[in-house]
Amino acid sequence: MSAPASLVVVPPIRLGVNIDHVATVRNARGGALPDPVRAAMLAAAAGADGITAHLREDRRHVRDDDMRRLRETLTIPLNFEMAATHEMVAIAIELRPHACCLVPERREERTTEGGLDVIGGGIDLAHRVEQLATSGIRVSLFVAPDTDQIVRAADIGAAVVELHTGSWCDLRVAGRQDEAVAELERLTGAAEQATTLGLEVHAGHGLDYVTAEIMAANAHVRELNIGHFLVGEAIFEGLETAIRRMRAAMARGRAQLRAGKAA
Ligand SMILES: CC(=O)[C@@H](O)[C@H](O)COP(=O)(O)O
Ligand SMILES: NCC(=O)COP(=O)(O)O
Repeated sequence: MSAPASLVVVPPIRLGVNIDHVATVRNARGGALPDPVRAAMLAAAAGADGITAHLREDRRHVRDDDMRRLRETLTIPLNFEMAATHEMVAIAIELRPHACCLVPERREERTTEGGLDVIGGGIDLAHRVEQLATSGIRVSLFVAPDTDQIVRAADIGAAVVELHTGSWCDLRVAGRQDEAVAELERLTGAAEQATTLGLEVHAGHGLDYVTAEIMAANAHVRELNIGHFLVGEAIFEGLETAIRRMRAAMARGRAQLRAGKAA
């Protein structure tokens, strides 16, 4: 017999707003506007719990000065997304953001493809995780919902895994429902496994209002990082409205948990 809704303890869920693609628009003309830092401040005022920014090796969108200004300006946590390279570790240790999320990166990719190969990263990756963690930075690894990769993430001392929701979102958009259901089951299992290993569970990539609500109905998921969709919606409704609508969607997901109605 399930507990009455009033007794179900549901942990809060945070929204990290990724401002990469404000910088994409800025860079389209080579000028200073729109300023991604202004977007981050607006996002914070609209209810974002944190800001995520991805300093890519090719600096195609977020640039070093953006990350510095974000660090100097934000009063909410900064999640510095980066490849696990010597260059980026050095920048992160100098800036000391609240958190780093290590992501796979290939110059020729249009966006992040797949999760970090934690197992293949070997001792070098383990050493970089340790360097960041001993600098007081919370380390997250951006991984596919893969059991062995998640075990290895815990083994090398990551505090967080961020589950790559991109495949699931792409399958839904493509109308490949059966495969999407199977991928959601993988994500659900991975979230539970990661929790049992003592990892905090985040999720991100490709999320929109509908898929964010579904992710928020998973009690193991404590943070969603969302960017591209929000920046797109901001073109039509404004960033503040888009963020408020996203938070409402996440709240609906958590409400389903409380009511014992989550899938
Ligand atoms: C890791 C991830 O899914 C995103 O946070 C990442 O920033 C995507 O890269 P782009 O923002 O360059 O598309
Ligand atoms: N780590 C995921 C993220 O920060 C945003 O991804 P997206 O919403 O821009 O696809």
